[in-house]
Amino acid sequence: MNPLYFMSNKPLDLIALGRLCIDLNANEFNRPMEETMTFTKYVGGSPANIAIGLARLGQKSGFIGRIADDQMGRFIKSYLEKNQIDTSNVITDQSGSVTGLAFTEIKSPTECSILMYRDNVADLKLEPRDVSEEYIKHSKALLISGTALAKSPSREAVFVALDYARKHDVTIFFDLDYRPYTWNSPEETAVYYNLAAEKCDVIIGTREEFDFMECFAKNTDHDDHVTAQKWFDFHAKIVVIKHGKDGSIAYTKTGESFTGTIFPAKVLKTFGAGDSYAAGFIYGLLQGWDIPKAMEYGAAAASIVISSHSSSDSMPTVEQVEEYIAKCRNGEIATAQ
Ligand SMILES: Nc1ncnc2c1ncn2[C@@H]1O[C@H](COP(=O)(O)OP(=O)(O)O)[C@@H](O)[C@H]1O
Ligand SMILES: O=C(O)C[C@@H](O)[C@H](O)C(=O)COP(=O)(O)O
Repeated sequence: MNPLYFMSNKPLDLIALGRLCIDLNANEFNRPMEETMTFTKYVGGSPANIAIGLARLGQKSGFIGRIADDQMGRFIKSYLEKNQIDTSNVITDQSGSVTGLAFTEIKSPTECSILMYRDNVADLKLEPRDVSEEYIKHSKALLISGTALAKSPSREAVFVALDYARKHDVTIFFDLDYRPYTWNSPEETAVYYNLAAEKCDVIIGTREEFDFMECFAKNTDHDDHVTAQKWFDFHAKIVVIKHGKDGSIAYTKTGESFTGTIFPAKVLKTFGAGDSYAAGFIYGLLQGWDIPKAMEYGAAAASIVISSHSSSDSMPTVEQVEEYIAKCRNGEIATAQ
C-alpha cells in the first residue's frame, strides 16, 4: 500500500530545494587525499543529485536554489538544463558568494570520505523571498534537505517553502542529509531538524542522522521503531531509516514496517548511495507503487551509483534500473560487498 496522495493535475512532479554544488571525485582509487592528484568534476549536492536522479527516471523536476555568479555556477545551471530540470527558480547570487565544493577521497571501496569547502557558499544565501508560492503550488512534491537549515537566510527559506507546500497539498519529502560542516552545535542541529520534520510527509535518513535529531530524546537504544513513531503524531506518513549495506526499513503511520532488500554491487565508493536510493524510492512512490517496490527501486539505483564514479551523472534511467534488477535476479550480477 502507498499512503501518499499526489494531485495529478500539476505540471511538475517534484521541486528540490537547497544545495547546488560541485563534487570533485578522486580519479585515483584506493589512496588517501594527500596522494590523490586528479579529480573529475560533477554537479553535486544532495538535493541536486536527487533532482537529477528523478529527471533520469523521467520525472519533471524543478529546483529552488542560489548558485554563485561564477564558472561553476554556470556549469551547474547548464547541466540541470541538459537534464531537463526546470531552472526558472534557480537564482544567481550577486553577493560575492562561491560554489560549494566536495572533494572525495576513495581510500578503499568501503572507506570513503568527503572534504567540503563551504565558506560563504551561494546555496546558503537562499532567501525567503526567493521561494515562490505559485511555483511550489504547481508541483506534486517538494524535497528539502537538512543542510539548507544550517544557516540563515536559507533556513527561513526552507520554512517558507514548507508552509506553501502544506497549504497547497504538495507532498513533502525530507532527506535529513546531515553534514557536520555548517552547523554550530548539536543542539542547533536537533532543534531545526525537529521543527522541519514536524511539517513533512516522508522523512528519510540514516540511523546516525536520526541520532543527531534525537539529542534531546531518550532513545538510548537507537531503536528505529521508537524513532519513527514520534513523527506519526505530526504529518509523517512514512519514515525510512537507512542502514548502509544492511539495507533500510520503512515505517508507516498505519503501523506497518517494511525491510528493504539490497542488491549486489561492485562497490567503487560508498557516497551517492543515499541520494540515488532517495531518487528511486521517491520515483516509485510518485508512480503510486507500494512501499516495498519503491524501496527495491531505491536500492537498485543505489547499487548502480555506488558501482560508478559519480553520484549525479551515473543516476540511472528506468531501463537501466529494470535491467539491473533483472540481471541480479538471473545471477548475472552477484558481487555483494
Ligand atoms: N555496500 C552496499 N551494497 C549494496 N547496496 C548498498 C550498499 N551501501 C548502501 N547501499 C544501498 O543504499 C541505501 C542507502 O545507503 P546508506 O549508506 O544508508 O545512505 P547514505 O549514503 O545516505 O549514508 C541502502 O539502504 C542500500 O539499499
Ligand atoms: O551532498 C553533497 O554536497 C555531496 C554529494 O554530492 C556527494 O555526492 C555525496 O556525498 C553523496 O551523498 P550520499 O548520497 O548521502 O552518500
